[in-house]
Amino acid sequence: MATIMRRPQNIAKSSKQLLEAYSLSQTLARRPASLPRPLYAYARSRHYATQPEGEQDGKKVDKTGAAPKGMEHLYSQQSPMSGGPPQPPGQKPDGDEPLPGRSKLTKQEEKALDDVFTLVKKGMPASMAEDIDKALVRVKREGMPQELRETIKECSDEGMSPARAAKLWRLTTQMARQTVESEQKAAETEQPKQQNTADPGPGTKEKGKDGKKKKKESEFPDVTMIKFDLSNFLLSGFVAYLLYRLVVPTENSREITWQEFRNTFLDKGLVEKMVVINGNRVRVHLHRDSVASMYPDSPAAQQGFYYYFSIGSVEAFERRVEDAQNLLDIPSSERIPIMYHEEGSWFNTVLAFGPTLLFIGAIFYLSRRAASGAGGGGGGIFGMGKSRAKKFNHETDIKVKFSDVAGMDEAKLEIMEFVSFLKEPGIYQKLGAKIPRGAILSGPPGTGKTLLAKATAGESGVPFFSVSGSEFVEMFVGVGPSRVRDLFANARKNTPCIIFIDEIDAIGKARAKQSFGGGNDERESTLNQILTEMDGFNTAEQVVVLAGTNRADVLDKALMRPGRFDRHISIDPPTMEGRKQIFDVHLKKIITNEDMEHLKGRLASLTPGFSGADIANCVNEAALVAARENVESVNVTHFEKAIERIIGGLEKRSLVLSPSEKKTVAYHEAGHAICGWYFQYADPLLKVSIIPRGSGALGYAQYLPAGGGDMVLMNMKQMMDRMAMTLGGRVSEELHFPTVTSGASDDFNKVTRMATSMVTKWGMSEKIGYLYYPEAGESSEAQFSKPFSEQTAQAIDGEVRRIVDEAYKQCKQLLQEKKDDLILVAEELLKKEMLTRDDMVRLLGPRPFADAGEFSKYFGGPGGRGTGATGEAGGPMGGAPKPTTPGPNGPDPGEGGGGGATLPPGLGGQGTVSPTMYKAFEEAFRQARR
Ligand SMILES: Nc1ncnc2c1ncn2[C@@H]1O[C@H](COP(=O)(O)OP(=O)(O)OP(=O)(O)O)[C@@H](O)[C@H]1O
Repeated sequence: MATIMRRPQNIAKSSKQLLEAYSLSQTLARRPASLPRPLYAYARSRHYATQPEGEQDGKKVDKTGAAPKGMEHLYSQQSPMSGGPPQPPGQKPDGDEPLPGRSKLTKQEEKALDDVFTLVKKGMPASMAEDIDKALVRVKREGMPQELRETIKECSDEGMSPARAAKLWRLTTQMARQTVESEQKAAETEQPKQQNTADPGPGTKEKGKDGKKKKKESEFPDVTMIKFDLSNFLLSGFVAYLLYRLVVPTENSREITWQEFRNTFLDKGLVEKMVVINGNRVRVHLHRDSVASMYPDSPAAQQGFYYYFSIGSVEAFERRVEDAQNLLDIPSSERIPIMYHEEGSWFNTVLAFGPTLLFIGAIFYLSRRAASGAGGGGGGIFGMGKSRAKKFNHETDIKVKFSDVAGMDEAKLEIMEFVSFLKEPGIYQKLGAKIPRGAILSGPPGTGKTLLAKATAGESGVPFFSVSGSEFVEMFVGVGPSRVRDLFANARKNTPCIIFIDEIDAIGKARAKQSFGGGNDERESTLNQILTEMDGFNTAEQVVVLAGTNRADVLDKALMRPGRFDRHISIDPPTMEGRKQIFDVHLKKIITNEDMEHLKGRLASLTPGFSGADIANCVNEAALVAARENVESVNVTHFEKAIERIIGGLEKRSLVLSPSEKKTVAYHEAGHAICGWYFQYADPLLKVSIIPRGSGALGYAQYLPAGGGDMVLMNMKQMMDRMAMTLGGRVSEELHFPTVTSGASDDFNKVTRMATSMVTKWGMSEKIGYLYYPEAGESSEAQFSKPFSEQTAQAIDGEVRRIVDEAYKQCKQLLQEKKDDLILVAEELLKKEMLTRDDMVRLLGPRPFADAGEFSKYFGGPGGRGTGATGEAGGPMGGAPKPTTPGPNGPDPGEGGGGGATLPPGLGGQGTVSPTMYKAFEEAFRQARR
């Protein structure tokens, strides 16, 4: 089809074929015969007419062979379009003179013609419309054919009818075809001339080549090129069909009786032939010209219209026709031919189903396009089962190296082994070692699991297939397993290679013991397929499967067994040193004149709990802040603003507090700050502000983690100090205002959770002893029933209350002692809206306890470095002092420490990694952000 469409006779032809095939070949237009009809046919049609011979409609019929009046052109040797002797192609009359037989257009005619051509162009593809335009220009230049002129005139005089519309359509498309054909011929005749004039001398190979090329081009001149595009084709087909239905809204056949047939047509000699269809219907073919002259308004005069009548049996019908013709005295040589035809109604069926077929075709085509556009494995609906994994080529796409991954040395070491498996498998194989099949990288979000996998691919220099677990799951059953098969099949073709399945928990969750309603069947069969595929590797196939997840604890045991994901690599949030290294990697990308060593240390101190992704974001945010200020390089203040923004959210200066609210917030914050300053194990203040931030926090404070860094354990003293500090806000309100506000609810939440954990998990209550009671949701047993008796519940309540009361007493005692200091700090805060550690040192003198750990290096000494320096932190009111560290299983130590999540105690700690620890970290950071 494409070839046909590209063929020279191009558009006009295709437009004709297309349009006529779908519509106009069947139109009702009274189409003049393109070949002269044998004159006797005309004469014969009169011969049996009921009117006297030689007379029709009262007029004499010219028997000499001349055509009846008004139909002369039907019998001329010329095309109905030509209107005169044919013009040799390419030969035009001089100037703007019309061709012989044509006349120049009047202004009115030109306008009418424009309208007609515009109508015809509607719905046509652009390329076809162009040729219609050319035809229009040509008509304007060479004059209008007589037939077109008459039709236009008829339309304007008598109005548009379907037959006239069809005729206009036919004439215009025919003209377009002629225009294109003559242009093509002209181009062909031009070509030899050019070739002749070209210098054929020796050494002109180039020219010869050129000539050849040109000739080739001329065989398919531009104008005749149709860009065959399925969407164009479908569209034009659809438009043509609609036009057809529009133009031919009525029937194209009608049932009549034998009597009607006989009286109206047979007796008058109008019948050309009869076709017996399927032995039970007869289609009557009439001499249309004669019918048109006799019954101008009859639909039978229109092309494609037929009368039918039904017959009982063919024999009876033949007998009847025989009798009728005998009666009419028709000589046997001129008897009406009868043909027999077996016909399925395929055409009508196709026509009836046309729109549906087109619609389905369009959907199919669009779905194919959508699928290939989405980069899917091609094949539309049928490509569903193809894997969506993206393949990266190590030479071009993966530039990440291990040096870009900072602060996870153990994980790197572990995974580097995979690189050497892929690079030099021989070393291992010759000792009989099996190459591990895969590794699970687990850890909190943003800790660099994907980055590490990419670095592995970058270092090993092998293809890397990256896919997300959720991409296996579709709404269609069976797609998941088939994508897994396809992925592994692709991988096997590209060995050695690495497959990385991110977020594998989307498909790798532990299979349920019994599934209700089968909702998880698809996921489970996908998982089963992965298990099978991983078993299916033979050890010589160097395909390594890495998988990333935040929830290693929920993965199916079968995934983790040796022989599948052999290695389990935990990636923890970075420690102080790790954060320094990550800052080092990311700081290289921006311009800063700060002392790098000091900057890294300071930023790492300010960002406990930050993951690699947070650090990358922080550095980028700092660069954005600097760019907003239009400065040449990023300095420490920009970084601190970025950290504030990440932890506390945007400052909400638009939220204006009333003076009394502002005072309450200031005293509340000052309460926390004084506690942090004077309790040895609480977190000293870094920065406090009473500018509302983020969602609902009316103040914001940041504290340095008291433990001096990445604390893994917390003792009881630290906990009591923290709880007392967390209550500092409310106690301060009680001491300085006649009433208290709702701003401390989050503080109470933290304190209660921490005290509860002390009692139920950490064995810090003598009354309850060394027991561990899981929280609801922590284990399936604790989900629906409490794991302790009513009596124990009461005892727990009593102990929690006692601990909180103790913390309250401790806090109240301090704040009463330091009442003056508190007022000093609160008033200063009210005045300046923001206080830093330097302000605290100025107002209260140096903190009575030395800063632990590395912090003193970056913030130590009165005044510390830099002014605005350090952090900020949790605001009161809206949500109390910002969190700090969460306890292992949830309770977080209260206290200030905004950004600073210190590490939880308990947990059997030792800094080892465990899923619970992740949760604690996660929780700490989540809260810090809240
Ligand atoms: N150790 C690191 N060193 C350098 N950059 C890091 C590190 N960890 C994370 N990043 C930065 O954080 C971005 C996100 O990390 P990545 O996508 O690897 O996290 P992830 O652990 O896979 O997260 P998720 O579990 O949400 O998929 C990286 O593109 C990188 O810029």
